[in-house]
This record gives sequence, structure tokens and C-alpha cells, in this order.
Amino acid sequence: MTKLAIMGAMEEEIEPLLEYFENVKVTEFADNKYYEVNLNGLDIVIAYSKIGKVFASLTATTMIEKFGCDTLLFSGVAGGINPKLKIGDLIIADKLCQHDLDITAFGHPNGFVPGGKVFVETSKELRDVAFEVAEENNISVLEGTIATGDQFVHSVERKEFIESTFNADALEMEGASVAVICDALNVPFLILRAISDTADMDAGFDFDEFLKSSAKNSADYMIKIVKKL
Ligand SMILES: Nc1ncnc2c(CN3C[C@H](CSc4cnccn4)[C@@H](O)C3)c[nH]c12
Repeated sequence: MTKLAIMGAMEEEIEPLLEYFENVKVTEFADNKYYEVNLNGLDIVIAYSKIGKVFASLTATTMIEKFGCDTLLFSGVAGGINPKLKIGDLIIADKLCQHDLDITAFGHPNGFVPGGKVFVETSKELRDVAFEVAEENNISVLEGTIATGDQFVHSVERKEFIESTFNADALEMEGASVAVICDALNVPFLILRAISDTADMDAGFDFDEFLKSSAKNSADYMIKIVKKL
């Protein structure tokens, strides 16, 4: 690895990361800001994409193609589906899918388009590092499937569709698009999230209350992972 990308979707998701660094160089590009830092000789680019799959795809591609990052880590929050996941808990994706990608009218499964695949797997090597860090630091983290879609999920009906269709453990709005970009560009990637809500009728209230603390949970674990790379 020569250059590391660390991405979030919201400013609140990268603020707790930037706090670890001094001497930050800011580059503006394509309506966004990219923060370049160095950790023990490792060049790192940090950015938040803005919400949703399109913005996340633009930022992931920019970090790889313009800034030359050859490994990408995502830190942020997610809605919990698996009942084992309580607010504040951590999940690392083994694979991701797009729950709102739907051409079932033509006989294709949910989440599939020709030339694509329903599930994109994350880097086993990066997951192994992450779980080693978790064990060393007595951090509890679930490995599971994360479903991505361009909607804030706040209904049991939509949550249950995603769970039953994809057997997903958590959901959010950016991970699977980052996965498609990194997979296509052969860049190893890791998607780490902390639960901010449970994607049901209370999701909006819980999200507002727990965004900051859950984003910090994810960021603090992410920094430990980065130091191990
Ligand atoms: N239930 C859920 N459904 C879908 N995604 C999520 C997430 C993960 N992030 C948070 C944020 C919600 S939208 C947003 C918009 N404006 C303000 C705050 N958040 C978006 O970047 C996806 C956490 N809980 C989720």
C-alpha cells in the first residue's frame, strides 16, 4: 500500500478522524474537499462524499484515480437490521448489495443488472487486520452483509424487505457504490460502520441522537486499524 483513502459520507463521520491529524493539506476538486495527512510515514487522503450512492461513487473514484490511493477504508454509521446489532455496535461488511436496484420486471433478481453482481465482497486481508485489531483491543464487531440504497430507511416494511431479500445485517446509503468502484478498479477496500439507529419508525430520532457518538465509535476503531496496516 502506497496511499490510503479514508472515506465517510457525512462531515460528522470524518470529523473524529481528522481530529487525530495535524498539518492537513486541503485540496478542492469537483465540488468537494480532500484532506491530505500523514501518519507515521503513510500518506492518507480523507474526505466525506456527501450523502448517497452517486456522491460516494464520485469521491471513491476521485480518491483512487486523481489522488492515487491504492487502498480504501470507509468509516461511518448505519441502520441496524440484525437484532444482535444495538446502537453504537460495530459492523464490518464481508459483502454489500444495492437494495434499491430493481429491474425485476425483466426477470432479474433484486440488486442485479447485466454485467454486475448482486453482492460485492470486501477485502479478506483488510477484514483480517480489522478483526486482529478488534481482538487485541477487546472490541466487539460483527461481520455481515450491508445493503445500500438511496433512501433513509425508517419503516419496518422497507427494513423487512431488505432483510428478507438480501439477508442483510445493516443498511446505509453509500457502501455498495464504493464497493462497485473499488472492485472495478481492483482497489482493496473495507467498509466499517457503527449503528446509529434500527431503520424503523424511530430511526430519524435515534439517528439525530446517536450520529455523533456512533461516528466516533467507528472512527476510533478505524484509526486503530490504520495504525496496524
Ligand atoms: N436508517 C438508515 N437508512 C439509511 N442510511 C442510514 C445510515 C447511514 N448514513 C447516514 C446518512 C442518513 S441520510 C441523512 C440526511 N440528512 C441528515 C442526516 N442523515 C446517510 O449518509 C446514510 C444510518 N442510518 C440509516
